[in-house]
Amino acid sequence: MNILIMGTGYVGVTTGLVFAELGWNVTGLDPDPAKINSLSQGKLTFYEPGLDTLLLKNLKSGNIHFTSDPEMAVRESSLIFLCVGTPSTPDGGADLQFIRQASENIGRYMQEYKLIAVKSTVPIETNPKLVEWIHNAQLLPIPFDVVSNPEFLREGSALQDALNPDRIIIGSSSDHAVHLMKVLYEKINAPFFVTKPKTAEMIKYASNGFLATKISYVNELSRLCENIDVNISDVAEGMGMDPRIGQHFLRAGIGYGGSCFPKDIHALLYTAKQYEAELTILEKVNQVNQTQSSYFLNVWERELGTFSNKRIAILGISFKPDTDDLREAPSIAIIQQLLECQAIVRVHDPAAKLPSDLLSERLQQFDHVEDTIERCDAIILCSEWDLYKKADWAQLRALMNQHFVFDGRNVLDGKQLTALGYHYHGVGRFMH
Ligand SMILES: NC(=O)c1ccc[n+]([C@@H]2O[C@H](COP(=O)([O-])OP(=O)(O)OC[C@H]3O[C@@H](n4cnc5c(N)ncnc54)[C@H](O)[C@@H]3O)[C@@H](O)[C@H]2O)c1
Ligand SMILES: O=c1ccn([C@@H]2O[C@H](COP(=O)(O)OP(=O)(O)O[C@H]3O[C@H](CO)[C@@H](O)[C@H](O)[C@H]3O)[C@@H](O)[C@H]2O)c(=O)[nH]1
Repeated sequence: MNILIMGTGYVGVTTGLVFAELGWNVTGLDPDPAKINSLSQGKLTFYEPGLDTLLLKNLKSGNIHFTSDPEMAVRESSLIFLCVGTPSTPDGGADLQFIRQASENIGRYMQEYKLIAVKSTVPIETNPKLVEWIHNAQLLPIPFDVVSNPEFLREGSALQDALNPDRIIIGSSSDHAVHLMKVLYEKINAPFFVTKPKTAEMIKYASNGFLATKISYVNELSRLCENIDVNISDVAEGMGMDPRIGQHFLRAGIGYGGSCFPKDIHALLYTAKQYEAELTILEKVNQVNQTQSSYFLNVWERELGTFSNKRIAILGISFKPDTDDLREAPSIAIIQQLLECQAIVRVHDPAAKLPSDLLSERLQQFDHVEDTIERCDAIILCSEWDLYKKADWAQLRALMNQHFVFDGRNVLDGKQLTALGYHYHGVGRFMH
């Protein structure tokens, strides 16, 4: 089977490389010529650990290639993965324009049976829409199947997640399509869950909604912990020892970001409205997340006195470590609030770059931590890159003006920093 991956972003490139690595013949298609040129030359267009080596290896072996030509790409493939973006519309729904364009290209150019697997996160009942779009674009009534095959990888560990998924969800009522999907995933050791397409679509949103709920739950608790002098990290650790609760996704911080949780929670709330059901818990999850970073920024400002004309270093701007993705990163809201408070903001990140139009005399990005924190009054840690956890905090101290460390991810060793003479304060976690 020749596999076509439509959309060479985070999901498309990872999926394509995993199948190339498993020995399949893979083509990556994207309308963006810059992406195709770069990928064809073995250069990733985003930062993701491990993928660069795999890209070079599979280009060399000929297991993967990239193109902008949908006609050839569709004709030469038998299995097509849709990995195009599904961004938010202004009213919070999911914008299906890229899904529609990709479907119409499939319909227009197909000359024999195709199996189309939807990896993009799409709202309930998108599957029949796709069938209709493909059907309407066809010149001849050639058979095809559309299966829902939602993706659960995380940025920063995309490759490991895609190679070792917890489950493979297949939404389809066609035995033939399910069989083909099982053949394709044969070498991946994960349980299959075969269900209706709309159930598969719902599983994806329900999973992200639940993970976001865990985060907002501890984040809201962290506000109470702040007032009662209890350390939220200890609370989460103790809670997580109960396997019914589990230790994952209980890390309090400045809120969840990224290209998925905020967008998908909005899309699920939008769907609920469409189908006249209320998801009040999820509404609150969203509300807590939208206020979490400003809540703690206000706490930290009271501690510092004022942000006005203070030099503040932001360490880590990506929405999480090991990625350069800035989509919905809490750091951006924090930087904006700091600038509104007339602070001088100095930023560092090992991979992510602030867009140049945001930079100004009051907002600068530096390549080294030492330059970033020079004569600063406070450090705010926004994403927990290893570099910051392993930094020589004793040496860094000498470079600062005042020694406030506000740990937005509760990952630094507060006791050690306090012993070094820093004034440490995390999220619902502080040292006396
Ligand atoms: N990023 C993640 O960690 C992740 C994980 C699981 C699921 N998802 C979902 O997967 C989908 C893709 O996410 P992403 O982060 O990879 O997006 P992305 O924005 O990084 O990449 C999408 C790509 O699709 C391309 N594209 C647009 N129209 C196209 C067309 N007609 N034909 C072919 N390519 C086209 C774009 O040029 C872009 O390169 C989204 O629905 C997202 O919600 C993302
Ligand atoms: O205990 C935690 C765990 C995560 N986060 C934050 O939550 C956000 C999302 O993190 P993570 O889930 O690790 O990364 P994503 O790449 O956004 O992955 C999520 O979104 C993807 C796209 O839908 C799904 O495929 C994944 O399963 C799902 O974990 C980040 O800002 C994290 O800092 C916390 O604040 N506390």
